[in-house]
Amino acid sequence: SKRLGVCAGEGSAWGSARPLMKVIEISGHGVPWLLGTFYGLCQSDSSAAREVLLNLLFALLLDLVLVAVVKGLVKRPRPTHNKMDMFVTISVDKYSFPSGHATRAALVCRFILRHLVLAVPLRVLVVLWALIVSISRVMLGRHNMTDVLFGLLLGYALYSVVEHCWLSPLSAPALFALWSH
Ligand SMILES: CC(C)=CCC/C(C)=C/CC/C(C)=C/CC/C(C)=C/COP(=O)(O)O
Repeated sequence: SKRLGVCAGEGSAWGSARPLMKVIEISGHGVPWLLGTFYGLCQSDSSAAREVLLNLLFALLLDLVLVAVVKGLVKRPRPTHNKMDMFVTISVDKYSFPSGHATRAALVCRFILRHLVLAVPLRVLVVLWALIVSISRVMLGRHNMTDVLFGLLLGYALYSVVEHCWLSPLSAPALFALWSH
């Protein structure tokens, strides 16, 4: 993993690509996803869109809690070559197992592919985005390969849990009443 950390610092082999990697990092960060989903939920007029967005918000929050619990239990330190200059972190983010970005990328990727009607090129782009976010974690020096691989598996499995516990106006009427205008 250390050898793959080619964007870990400005002086690294691919140091000039670090700013781009950090943009990719923000595209998979929890804050834009949570706030964007919350904003969409508040703005949405259609009940079908509200149902999807409410479940996406639930999935993102569940993911945040699960990753925090596993990080807190495993307590694997981040690679020594990582520079801790990440945008908004919580206390357990000093630990690296599993990668929260990889977990979210796999979860959001499955969610989008299942619930958004997209043309094939866009579907391919969504999968590529998830892969690039995941690979960039190792390139930035934030994670070891195993953190990212486990994160992807966890996010993939978490989507199945979300699908199983799908919130609907029938299963969670009080929650939906909050968002009906
Ligand atoms: C509930 C709503 C609508 C908003 C809450 C917004 C908010 C401030 C959430 C906190 C999100 C947060 C700080 C997530 C941490 C993301 C992060 C840095 C993960 C670490 O990723 P990793 O790949 O390095 O493990």
